[in-house]
Amino acid sequence: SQIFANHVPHHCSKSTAVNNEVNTQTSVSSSSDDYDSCLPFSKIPEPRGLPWFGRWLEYKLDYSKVHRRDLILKKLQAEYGDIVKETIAGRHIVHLFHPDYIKQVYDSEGKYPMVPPILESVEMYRRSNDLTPGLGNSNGEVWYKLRAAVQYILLRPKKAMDFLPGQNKVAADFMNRLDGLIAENGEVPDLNRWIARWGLESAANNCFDIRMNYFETKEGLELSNRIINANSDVFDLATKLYFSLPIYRIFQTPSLKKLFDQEDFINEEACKNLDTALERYTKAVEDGTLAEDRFLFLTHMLQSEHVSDKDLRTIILSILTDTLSTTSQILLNNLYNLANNQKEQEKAADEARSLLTSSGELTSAAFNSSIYLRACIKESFRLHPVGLDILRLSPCNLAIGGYQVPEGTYLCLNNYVHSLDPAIIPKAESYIPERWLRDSDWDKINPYLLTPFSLGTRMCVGRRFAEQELLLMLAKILTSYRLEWHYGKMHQRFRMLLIPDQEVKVKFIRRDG
Ligand code: HEM
Repeated sequence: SQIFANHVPHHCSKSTAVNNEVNTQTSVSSSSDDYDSCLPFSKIPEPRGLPWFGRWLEYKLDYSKVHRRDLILKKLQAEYGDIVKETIAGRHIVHLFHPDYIKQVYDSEGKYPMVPPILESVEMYRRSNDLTPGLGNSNGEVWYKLRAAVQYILLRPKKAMDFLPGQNKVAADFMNRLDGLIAENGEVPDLNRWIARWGLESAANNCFDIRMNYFETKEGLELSNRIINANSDVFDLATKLYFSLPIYRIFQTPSLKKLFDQEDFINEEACKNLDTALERYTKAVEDGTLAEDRFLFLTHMLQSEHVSDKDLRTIILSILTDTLSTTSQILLNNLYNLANNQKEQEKAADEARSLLTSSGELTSAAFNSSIYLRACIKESFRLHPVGLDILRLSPCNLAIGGYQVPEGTYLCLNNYVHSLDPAIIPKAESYIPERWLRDSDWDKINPYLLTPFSLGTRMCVGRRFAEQELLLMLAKILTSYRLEWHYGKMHQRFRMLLIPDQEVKVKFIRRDG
């Protein structure tokens, strides 16, 4: 398939490889001899199931098992150990639960970490519509060149900081809007959707340098609704397809068609906005009126020789939808956790006040100086992550936990289960941001245990944008409001990524009133 077409096999640089290169840099001590002496792939523990079908029927009969995949994974680890195989309709997945095993995979990645597409059906959509696959669906040299161009502007701290003034403006406007949305009981009806609208507005502003009024005008509200719904449908349908028989790979099933229709809509919207932005950009260049701080994203992308027009369209699509599926959901989780933990919330609010300027802005220096709020965000990631796993195709033959894991195996680096295990994390169920502070009393936590943005050269390219926007919004909300929670425990629902399984009915109490 096209996904693998760009695969440039590299020889594992660590001694886990079959080619037995000498390794001087890592403590991973397996070699080709180890690989040969390991138990074969077929012996990796796995739950019973029919050959090829595996657990397909189980998920089909009880879809709640898909929604609570976190519980399924926990059970798999408890029953079978830290390396477990799972088969779902022909897809053989190897789950790695132990941070040391996860480290082993990262350590053996070469220049081009290999991934399967996170949403296979979306990758199919792009392929059948002559779009480029995008960063997350590319591998090898093609991925590497595109990645270098995109990460230059998104991930380099100095460059990403240039977007902070725009992010501040969107956040300030959202805070004004929020005030009017709070009902008499202190809650914001439909908070999840309002937060999604903020995320979309901020992402569009980052890409196009224009305000879309997604949380302001009637048209903006309607349009953002349609985009949010379409993105939500894409994830629901992609999850349904992932757990179904792969007939959709042969012909367009109704679910795949619906997913394609929703992608068509999001894609058309993104392209329309890009074309308008390009017109304004070109005019500004021609008139000689392009200010240095305008159209930062487009200026860089258009100047990069490795970014084609098609690449640009896919990257923009990804920034818009990723913000909806990740940053917005993570902000909701943070509000929930802070509302549930008053003592910690007050400490965070104290820091928040010291971070913002008198006009309520977050400067780059203040962003860099935050300690406690960052720890809160990290702790919230531990309890309510954005995803359960990070996907990889094993870069070479690996000897993991005494088993042979051949090159190209579909791996789930699954640290979620251990990051909630009381044997590994003391008081695992409690929200304790302090555990992430330097020199805290807490034992050193394995650095491969909590990696919300992943690690290494393939780490989330939107990480800086997400961190800036999260910290900014949390600082602003905590400065203006005290948060309370009066409902039961919030869980998350799995749809390839995780979202709150309910309306986040945080109570907002004005601090100055
Ligand atoms: C809280 C927010 C976010 C979290 C926790 C998150 C997490 C992740 C993770 C775990 C990966 C997989 C990395 C790997 O395979 O090693 C990833 C990849 C990616 N993320 Fe994010 N993400 C977030 C927000 C964003 C945003 C806002 C954007 C867009 C601006 C974005 C764009 C991407 C892209 C394009 C990739 C693929 C990178 C590649 O394969 O080279 N993410 N993200």
